Amino acid sequence: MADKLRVLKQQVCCSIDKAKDKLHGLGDAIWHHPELAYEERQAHDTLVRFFTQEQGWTVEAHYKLETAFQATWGPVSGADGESVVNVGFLCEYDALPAIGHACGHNLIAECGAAAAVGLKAALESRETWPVPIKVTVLGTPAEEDGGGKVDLLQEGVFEDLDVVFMAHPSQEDATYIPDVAEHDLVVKYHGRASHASAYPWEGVNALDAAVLAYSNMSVLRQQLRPDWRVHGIIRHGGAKPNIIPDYSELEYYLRTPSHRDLPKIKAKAEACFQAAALATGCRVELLFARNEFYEILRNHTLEGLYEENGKSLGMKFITVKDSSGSTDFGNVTHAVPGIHPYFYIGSEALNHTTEYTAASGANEAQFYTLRTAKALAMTALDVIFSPGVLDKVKKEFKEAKLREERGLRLQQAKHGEAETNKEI
Ligand SMILES: NCCCC(=O)N[C@@H](CCCN)C(=O)O
Repeated sequence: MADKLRVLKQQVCCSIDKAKDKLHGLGDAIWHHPELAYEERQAHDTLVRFFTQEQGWTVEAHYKLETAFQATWGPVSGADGESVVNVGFLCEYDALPAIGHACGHNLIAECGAAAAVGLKAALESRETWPVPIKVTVLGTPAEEDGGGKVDLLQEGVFEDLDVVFMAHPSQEDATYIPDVAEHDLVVKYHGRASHASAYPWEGVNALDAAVLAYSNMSVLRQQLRPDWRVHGIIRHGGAKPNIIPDYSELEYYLRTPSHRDLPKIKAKAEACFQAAALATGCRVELLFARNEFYEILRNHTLEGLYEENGKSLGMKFITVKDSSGSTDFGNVTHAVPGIHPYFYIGSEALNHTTEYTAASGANEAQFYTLRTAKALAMTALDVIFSPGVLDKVKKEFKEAKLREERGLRLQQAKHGEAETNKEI
């Protein structure tokens, strides 16, 4: 089996290399036309066209969300009731406002498509497999704002998948970076306009409320645990110095390593925003995003296989302990075993900078993106062809879920106690 698996892995690499110009074309088209969350119409169309033109894929455009899609290859069900192993690859493709593809989601899309194409080609080179296999590619919009994967989870889109893979551009190759839980909100202050010099006492200054809110949050930061994060911007702060602003708006991201702690950080932040309203006499509206992002639930079995495959292709992995940003793939890992490794793209530039935008559009990123796609598809082959691996992956997932749920129950019990004490 080891030899057959080696040959299949070589097939993956050859097929991806063969398709490299077409795959580069995908990433390039998306990079040249950056689109914001839920508005990725051209990226959606580009990927849908690609899978429609590739042989053997069944494509559903506008799948559950306007800019999501699904492409599948393989049997709808196994013969004689035999269960199908369904392997998923995800493509993200949203960009950031003002700075385009500064997080390299064009490369995520290319990498997901490449891995799927490579795996399909390797599978097609064999007449029999240990189990019927299905490959599913999901185009998942709005990672930077909103959380399209959470919407798709609620639509049941991930229910049939056995394992799920994607990879994210970074400064290094790492099988895991501690992505944390996050909840975002918009804060609106409503005041009253007035002439700022002639009769300022008639006004209620909404910008003052925003500034106080910003300061309250900055002061709060000192009392937060070192791995908790709060950061925000003032989106509207008035029109002219001689008009007391009757409206201001802030946007804040609140993050904790576990989603179980989000209620705590939200309560602290709410107090900061309410206090600014009280001090200035403004009315405040707190509009929390409909989706929370969860931390990644790790699967060490999948991570280990990915690392082995990556190393065989020349990747040098580092271990990252510091908490990072967040991803809606975190929520996916609470429903399906999966990995979200990070990959070097040939540049030291940092994500969310214009330098990274340049790097994610540069030719140099191509080698690293396709190498990552190869390692993902090779890992999928391990899951399919190595006896016992899928069972091990699923067992680890179940145990991690149980630990997670037990932790939640423990926290709820503690919280109940605290509430009771308060009442006494
Ligand atoms: N490790 C970073 C993952 C990608 C990223 O930067 N995601 C955004 C998501 C923001 C959603 N509001 C982030 O700021 O972490």
